Amino acid sequence: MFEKIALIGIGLIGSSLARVIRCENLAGHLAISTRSADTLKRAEQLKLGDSYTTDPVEAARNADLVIVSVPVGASGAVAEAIGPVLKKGAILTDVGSTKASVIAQMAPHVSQGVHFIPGHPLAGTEKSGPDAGFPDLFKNRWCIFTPLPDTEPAALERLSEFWRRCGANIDTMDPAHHDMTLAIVSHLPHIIAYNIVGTADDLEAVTKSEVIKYSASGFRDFTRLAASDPTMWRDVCLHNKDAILEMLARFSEDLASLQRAIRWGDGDKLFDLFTRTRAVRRSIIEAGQDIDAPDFGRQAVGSPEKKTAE
Ligand SMILES: NC(=O)C1=CN([C@@H]2O[C@H](COP(=O)(O)OP(=O)(O)OC[C@H]3O[C@@H](n4cnc5c(N)ncnc54)[C@H](O)[C@@H]3O)[C@@H](O)[C@H]2O)C=CC1
Ligand SMILES: O=C(O)C(=O)Cc1ccc(O)cc1
Repeated sequence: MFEKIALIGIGLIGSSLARVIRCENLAGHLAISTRSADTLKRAEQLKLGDSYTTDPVEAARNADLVIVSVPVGASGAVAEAIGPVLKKGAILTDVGSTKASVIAQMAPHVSQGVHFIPGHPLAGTEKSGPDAGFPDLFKNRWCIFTPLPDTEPAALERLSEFWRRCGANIDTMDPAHHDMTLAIVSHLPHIIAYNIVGTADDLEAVTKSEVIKYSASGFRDFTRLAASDPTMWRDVCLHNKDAILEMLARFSEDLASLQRAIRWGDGDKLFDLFTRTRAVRRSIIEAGQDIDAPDFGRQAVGSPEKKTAE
């Protein structure tokens, strides 16, 4: 599809792209660049690309497609470095979990004639680094683009076709809408997981061994999310601050209402909420959406039987 693709950043997402690009034969030449020499060496050992360099400028030079897959807080510095060497007609994209901040950081460094199309594949795991990637990561997952007002439709279609060949389904939206939506469905769940695991860890006397002992239960699902990359999630929190704070405020209000229902023994209120949320999960399964959790969809999701609180 592209004569030369440059991947800047070769962690979970970059290395998954490298693997699917190879499997699907999407590039004549795949140039890999990453900041750390050790990570680059590992990428070379894994034979993820055709050329390897710690200099992003060298990788991006003459590339037809450049994909930036670094923590969102580093995207501005990468764009500043490679901006001047990007060739006319090249597509520059990213995979960052936040979009308004990435656009603000990268757009000023993109010259006329280069197609900058911000993107975000809604696919990942709690793992990081070049060993963590796999070619099927994007299969049947969404890849959302947040095009700028002057994005050329032909360039957007070319990038969409690339992601379709990687297995993804495409959607486009406004960056602010993306950031608000992702704040509730992705960023908050991670923040809640970091918080609950941190709280449990603080209760040292009771937990240290118990966390492990009882981790086969629901708590284990939180520990998976809470094991996600600290640099990546620090950057997500700092770069989607407003939307996350808005969603946290709503969440806290609803939590206070739940707390009140428990305090006052309002069983009907608890039952109604839990019934509504169970239906949400059922509708996701019925829509045929795959979910990361290993046991997702395997449990029987039956109709709740209304019982009065005892
Ligand atoms: N991990 C996930 O589940 C998902 C992550 N994303 C986004 O993808 C991007 C990359 O995430 P992962 O691949 O998971 O991270 P990762 O930690 O596995 O890999 C990050 C890569 O960026 C490089 N890097 C780190 N700091 C850098 C800097 N200052 N300058 C240049 N390169 C630097 C690292 O050497 C590494 O190659 C992030 O923006 C993240 O928000 C998007 C979807 C899912
Ligand atoms: O590991 C999980 O459950 C995830 O939710 C992965 C993920 C993390 C960040 C994203 O921007 C998109 C997907």
